[in-house]
Amino acid sequence: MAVLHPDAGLAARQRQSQLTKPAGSLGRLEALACWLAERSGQVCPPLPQPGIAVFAGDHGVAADGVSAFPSAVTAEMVKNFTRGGAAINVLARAIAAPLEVVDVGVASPLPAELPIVHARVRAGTGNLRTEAAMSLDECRQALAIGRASARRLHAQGVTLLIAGDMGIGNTTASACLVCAFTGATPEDIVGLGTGIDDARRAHKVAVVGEALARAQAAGAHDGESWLAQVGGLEIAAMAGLLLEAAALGIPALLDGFIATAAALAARAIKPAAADWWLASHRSQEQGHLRALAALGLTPLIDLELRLGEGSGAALAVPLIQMAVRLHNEMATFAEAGVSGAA
Ligand SMILES: O=C(O)c1ccc[n+]([C@@H]2O[C@H](COP(=O)([O-])O)[C@@H](O)[C@H]2O)c1
Ligand SMILES: Cc1cc2nc[nH]c2cc1C
Repeated sequence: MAVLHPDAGLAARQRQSQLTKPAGSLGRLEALACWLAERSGQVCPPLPQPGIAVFAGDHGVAADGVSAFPSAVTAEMVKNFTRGGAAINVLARAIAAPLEVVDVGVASPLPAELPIVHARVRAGTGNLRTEAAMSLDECRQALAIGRASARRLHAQGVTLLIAGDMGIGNTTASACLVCAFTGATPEDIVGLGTGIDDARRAHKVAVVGEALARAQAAGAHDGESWLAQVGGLEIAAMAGLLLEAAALGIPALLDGFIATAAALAARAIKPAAADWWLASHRSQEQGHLRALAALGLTPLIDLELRLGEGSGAALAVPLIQMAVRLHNEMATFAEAGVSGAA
């Protein structure tokens, strides 16, 4: 696990107090720059360079009618990612972020020549309502796939990692994980995902309740066993990316509800890793704020998104870069000859 640099954090806070603005007037951007200073070990941290891995996986529970869309959309969207037509492609181009797409567990066949990382552990999870989503060994494989993505992006010069997700049914798996790691009830956490109606949501609440009872009886007790019982292959890969970010000593930016569920699982596996994660946005998914609060995180923005793919995190990157540039490039009172507070 990479170490923090409290000395650089302290010096950054001192620098903030000397910049030509009333103390605190740049609000959370000030703390954000100091947070990055504490992690980079530099009072003026380098501009974060984002990189994105989108992990795709299918969910056996989708057969229970918990999503507004069929499982086939997962593979169809993977193809869309390779053609550059999805929201995350547009955003990745706009923030100049390398983007890799990883098949961790899509159910439908994908052509071998498709320019993605072919790392399918199995063709979709088991139905988490009635059986383990995956075995412990498959869960560990998926974690390792996410770690490998983090290392590949880091080797390309990336210093701010984003894990995106694509998986029809994955808000059901994520709701299970959030309940397991926070103690909240399914009624508190389950949301509308891709846009289900209230009747389907009531059914989804019941499915999550059944899954949690089954997993508990099956002995789920820690990060890996909960992930294996009620998680998803792409969610485990996202958790792996988050753990590797901390090991590499580079921050990771959480996207929405699925990324936050992955973060709760990753923290259960390695608590100190959570020091390296930031929340980007508040998703519309009902339980998201509660999941973030359990991690002690407050989102930077709320644009009423509910897309996934890493889209909310990508949108927050320019804000983070502005926080760093303000911190690094503003003049101090002494440099500018401006009088301090009376
Ligand atoms: O990131 C979020 O907060 C988010 C909220 C709702 C839906 N999604 C996306 O929608 C899909 C899951 O929705 P569902 O209804 O199939 O569970 C999956 O591909 C996610 O990326 C993502
Ligand atoms: C079209 C579509 C695109 C997505 N991107 C992430 N989740 C998604 C779900 C659907 C249905």
